[in-house]
Amino acid sequence: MPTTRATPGKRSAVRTLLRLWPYVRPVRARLFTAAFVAVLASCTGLVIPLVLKWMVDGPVADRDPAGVWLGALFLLLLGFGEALLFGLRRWLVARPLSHVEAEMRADLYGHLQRLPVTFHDRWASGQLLSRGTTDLMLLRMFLAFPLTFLLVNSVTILVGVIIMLIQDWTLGLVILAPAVPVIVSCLLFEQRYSSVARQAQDQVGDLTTVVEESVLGIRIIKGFGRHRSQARAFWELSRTLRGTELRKARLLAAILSVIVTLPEVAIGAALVLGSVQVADGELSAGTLVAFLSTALALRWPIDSIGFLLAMSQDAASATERYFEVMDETPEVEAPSRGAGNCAPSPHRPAADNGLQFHNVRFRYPDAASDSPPTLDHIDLHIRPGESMALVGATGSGKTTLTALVPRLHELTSGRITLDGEDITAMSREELRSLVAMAFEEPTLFSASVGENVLMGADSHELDRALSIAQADFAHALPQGTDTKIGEQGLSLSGGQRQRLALARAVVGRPRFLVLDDPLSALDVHTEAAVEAALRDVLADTTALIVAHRPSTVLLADRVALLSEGRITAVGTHQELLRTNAEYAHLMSGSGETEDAR
Ligand SMILES: Nc1ncnc2c1ncn2[C@@H]1O[C@H](COP(=O)(O)OP(=O)(O)OP(=O)(O)O)[C@@H](O)[C@H]1O
Repeated sequence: MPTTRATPGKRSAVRTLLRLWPYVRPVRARLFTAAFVAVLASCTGLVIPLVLKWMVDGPVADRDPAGVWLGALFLLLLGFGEALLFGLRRWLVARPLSHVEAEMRADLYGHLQRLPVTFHDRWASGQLLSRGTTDLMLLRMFLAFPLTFLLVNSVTILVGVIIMLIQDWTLGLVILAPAVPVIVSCLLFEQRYSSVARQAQDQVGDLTTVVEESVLGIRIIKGFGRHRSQARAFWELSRTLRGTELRKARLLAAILSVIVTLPEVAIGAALVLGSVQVADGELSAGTLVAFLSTALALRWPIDSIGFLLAMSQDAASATERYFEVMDETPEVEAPSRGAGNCAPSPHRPAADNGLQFHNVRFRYPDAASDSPPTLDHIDLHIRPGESMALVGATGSGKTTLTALVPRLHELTSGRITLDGEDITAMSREELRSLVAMAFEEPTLFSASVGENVLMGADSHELDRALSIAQADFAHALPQGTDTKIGEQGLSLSGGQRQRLALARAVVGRPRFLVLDDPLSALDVHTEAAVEAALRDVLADTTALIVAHRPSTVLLADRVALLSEGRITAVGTHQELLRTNAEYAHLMSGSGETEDAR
């Protein structure tokens, strides 16, 4: 399964994180207020050493108990105010940030729905899942904590340093001495950590893919006794991820050791120097107490910088991964016909000339550029009300051809028209209302049988559709058509799932029907019953039906033979049987296993 990897090269974390602004903009007032409140809280903490200085040089030196109590009361009030302000900050950010996360997740989901099938072919599902879950959680945590505290701690450190320089500039310079090595170490850390953070998030995506595949493919894994090899694959990935997380931890430990050790050494040096100055009478004991208390108050803001930078880098990688998906171009939507009216326009039967392929060529976007196109020179006309069977060896391009009609893929060149109207000129909604489809591999959702069949259509149509598809078994389920079916419809048999998917295709009485071998899992009797019922539907529907068996071919008025991506013959079943050796060979049954490519 392909995965999406970090694009090599340097990225600016700030520039990447700035892309979050459109989401943060609506809650900016609360965020700025929260940041201001946090700065206020932090600076309140810095007043404490000044009160201490006043106490030591004043009431303590003068042996004035009333002054000491007053100072203690001040300290209590300051501590209480600081705690209250930090609590207020938390309250201010909690609600708006969960809103930002929900908005981003909704946008990602909406965008994924609009991205073309080729995008989903290319991207591993785990990579998309991890972007929509863990990455967005990282972003919420970044906005709640590091974003504010990088600012708050910078202001606190600046104010604290100014206070210390004012107290005693020589001691202040001693404290400032480690600033240069700390800043250089932080820059180096940022560079190294950013690529490891990205690697770890990609590996989480890979791991999610393996878990998802293991759960969805549990029958195959158990049936083929592959649980050991699957567990090995999982273990390998999880070991790689563990290695990457350990590298992150090592980098963090290295920066923390620099960030914690150098300032501690500087505080120690200032303590020795300050004590000498107090002994020499050049400095008051209160000033030294205030100086050291301020330095100690700055310990947490400085120590936390390592974590905050690491979390910011994690968030920058998460933002980058999020926008990699959001920057993908969605399917091109035809301009809406009526201004502001997105309802499907009434179908125009004026031209009324069925489904036509005009010199269609198609190459998968991810196919090698020198490889021949999957489909070429396709000229096919299915008249109104006619049903055309599409026959061809495996790999000849039948599924690809049918997928072009509902625009699951975009043509490389040529045109497809429905009653004379180019499908690219229609809105997706209009196209979906005209064309219904059923595939050989039926996909059902974790919803009721009725919801799976109706998919938004009028509920009055349900019984008729179930009856055409010979899916009346649905009425005998425990809660009838309200019975919930498991994820992917796995609690139903293959044939039952196919019949529900067929019922879904015919439920809206579509004008155009595209069926990709939808009866393959049915026994001959059920198939005959479905075909008899389908014949009535097909009488006024223009249909393209991929068929492998003569019984399905007989449903159709005419047959088109697809050979190596080209239509090589069109005629009735009998005509082609007589005149075309390849067709006769395919219909004899022996050709079904042959690969045309
Ligand atoms: N997403 C894809 N990207 C690149 N090539 C693809 C993709 N899907 C299918 N193909 C290739 O296109 C060719 C036609 O495939 P297609 O599924 O349309 O054949 P088919 O006639 O429906 O086969 P079958 O009868 O086995 O279902 C094959 O060579 C296949 O490998």
